[in-house]
Amino acid sequence: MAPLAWRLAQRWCPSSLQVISFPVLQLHLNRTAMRASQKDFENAMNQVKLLKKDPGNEVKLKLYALYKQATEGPCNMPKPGVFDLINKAKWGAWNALGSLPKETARQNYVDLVSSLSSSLESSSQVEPGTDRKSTGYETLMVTSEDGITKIMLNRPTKKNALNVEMYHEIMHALKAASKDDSAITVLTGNGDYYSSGNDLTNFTDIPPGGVEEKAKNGAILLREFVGCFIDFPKPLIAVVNGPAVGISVTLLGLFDAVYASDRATFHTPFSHLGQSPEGCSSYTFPKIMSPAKATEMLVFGKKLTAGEACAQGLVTEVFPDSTFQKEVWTRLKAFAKLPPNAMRISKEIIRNREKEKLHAVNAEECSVLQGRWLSDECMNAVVSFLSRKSKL
Ligand SMILES: CCCCCCCCCCC/C=C/C(=O)SCCNC(=O)CCNC(=O)[C@H](O)C(C)(C)COP(=O)(O)OP(=O)(O)OC[C@H]1O[C@@H](n2cnc3c(N)ncnc32)[C@H](O)[C@@H]1OP(=O)(O)O
Repeated sequence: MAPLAWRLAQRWCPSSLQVISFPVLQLHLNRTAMRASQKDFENAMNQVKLLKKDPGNEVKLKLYALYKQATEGPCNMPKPGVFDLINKAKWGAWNALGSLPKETARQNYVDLVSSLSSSLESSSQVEPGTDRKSTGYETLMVTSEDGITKIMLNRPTKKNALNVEMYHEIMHALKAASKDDSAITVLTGNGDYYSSGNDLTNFTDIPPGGVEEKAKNGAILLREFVGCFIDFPKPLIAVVNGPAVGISVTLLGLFDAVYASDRATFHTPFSHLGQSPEGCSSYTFPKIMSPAKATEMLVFGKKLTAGEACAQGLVTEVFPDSTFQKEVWTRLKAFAKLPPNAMRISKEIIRNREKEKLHAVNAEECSVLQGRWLSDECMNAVVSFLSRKSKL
């Protein structure tokens, strides 16, 4: 078993800064023993952890060397062996500082970090000890607080329809959430809708390769997108704040819990759109709610109320809209305090034996949809929506 400090270092420090992660941690652990004059030094080290961009190995070596010199004085370690390249580079950088006084090394470290912070973009939204907010997303708001990473669909004026950028951003946010410190991850919507499903304007931008190429790329994107939900390792919870349509409904079968406002509705109008089910719903829905009930939704496009979706097992619990946010977040905060590894392992044991099957279903659904997107039935439905002749 690795020493506790090292395991903590691996967990707390950005991987891009691994070269310097261990000394940074050591200083954290020794914090209480530091003199007030070291406050700037400590702040500088916190600042290093907030750098969004990797400053490069040369700078990381300089930081490492200055840190060692500032805290331990001149290098008196034996030179690492010729094949131990990383430690040899670190040793070389430290050794090159010769007899530089500790105070000067500390000052140089602070100056170097300060110059990096102004030249490299730093994640200024991350304030130590407070919530982390992730900007840089065009279509999402991602926050991390109280052990919960919240991914909020953020195109309220379009009823949170999923455009191509949003598919990519959700995948990115899920991958980040799977590796962050949070215990659980939540998907929700901003505004009055949870999501109106696939953005139908996704069908309009036809590449030089024509509609066939568009459909092929769409199927590849969809398969990868749904795959991220199948493989997500932590408890994944949907907070369905309003109506949900299409893919935002089908994916719910891959969530670990679904909490809904009584204002929410669940609608999968695939036949109306000349399309077919995705999100593994052709497999999960019949299992969750019986084949006949799944057929009503997925084939005949029956829209369910939140109460009906709960009775069918698709929704875990329904709350009055007036108290929805308060009640749900209170509950989620309590869940997020549970031991994260136990939750992760329990999810794994519930879900893992289905994973292979789900990936196979996903692949088949995407392949069928690829054909559907080229059909007249689908084209006509999309044209109809875009020309505003009909709404669902
Ligand atoms: C070859 C293709 C490659 C694609 C790339 C990959 C795709 C993967 C695809 C996965 C398969 C997914 C399938 C589905 O999700 S099917 C479901 C699709 N969704 C719909 O059909 C809903 C359509 N929208 C509506 O029926 C209504 O808008 C709605 C009932 C949701 C709300 O009606 P309301 O009257 O309250 O509000 P508005 O219609 O005025 O909407 C406000 C604005 O939002 C725009 N909007 C809403 N939903 C969508 C949407 N799904 N796509 C695009 N735009 C949407 C609406 O147009 C309004 O915009 P404007 O204010 O600019 O007019």
